[in-house]
Amino acid sequence: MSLEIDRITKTFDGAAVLRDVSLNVRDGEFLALLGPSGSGKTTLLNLIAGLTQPDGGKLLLDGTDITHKPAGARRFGMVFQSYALFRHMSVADNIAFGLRIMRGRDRPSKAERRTRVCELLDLIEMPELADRYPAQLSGGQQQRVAMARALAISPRLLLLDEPFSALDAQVRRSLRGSVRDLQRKVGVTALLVTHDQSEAFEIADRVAVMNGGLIEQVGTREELQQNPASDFVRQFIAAG
Ligand SMILES: Nc1ncnc2c1ncn2[C@@H]1O[C@H](COP(=O)(O)OP(=O)(O)OP(=O)(O)O)[C@@H](O)[C@H]1O
Repeated sequence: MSLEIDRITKTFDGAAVLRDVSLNVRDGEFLALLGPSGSGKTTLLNLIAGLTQPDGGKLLLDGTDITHKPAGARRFGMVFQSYALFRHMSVADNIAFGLRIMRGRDRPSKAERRTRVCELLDLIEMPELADRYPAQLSGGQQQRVAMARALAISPRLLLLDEPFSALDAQVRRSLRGSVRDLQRKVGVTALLVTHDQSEAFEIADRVAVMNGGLIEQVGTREELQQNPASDFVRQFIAAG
């Protein structure tokens, strides 16, 4: 699925948080939104998720306008800091959650759900941990389960907001590779919010650098390093 963000604006309490943001995310691409605190990254991701409504502009998913589609109807997978695992549910039940709450014809049968959970446990390389509870997992394992939960519904878009921020540096580094591999294997279009430049460059195909509610530049690591489009991008990349 491709996502077109078309001249999105958002104001909070009279302050412009997103100013005419336009960006195209290609089918199957992993794109990172990188920028300092307060630059509008999370607001943009929340808008894409449908958790916040824009004041102006449009969101198009494969050409279809989804700007006002309710969050629950978008079928996006989310791994957000605030979206921790359900502590009272086993790993398998956490992963199956999105499938269990599906409505009508889309809802897989119990047997189908069990098969899907097994596939996902294999995918995150934790086949033996289905019956554990979140408290019995390491932080890195919990994040892999969160990824599996997000992927269970075969999401049309995968949204990740600082998914590694609660983890220590070593675990963060090892998870970057597995998130990237999972996204490739599944082929889902993905967006990652981060303020960590090395994380953005390691995981993403392209990086959108945000500053003050604007996208200053979108490009690969080489493009941003060799041809920064503004002083901000040059300094931000050099400082990272
Ligand atoms: N619900 C809200 N009400 C009022 N202001 C908000 C709200 N959400 C975000 N803001 C403001 O919008 C600006 C952008 O915030 P946002 O969280 O999008 O930035 P960010 O780049 O994700 O930063 P961080 O990396 O610190 O999360 C900030 O100035 C923030 O205070």
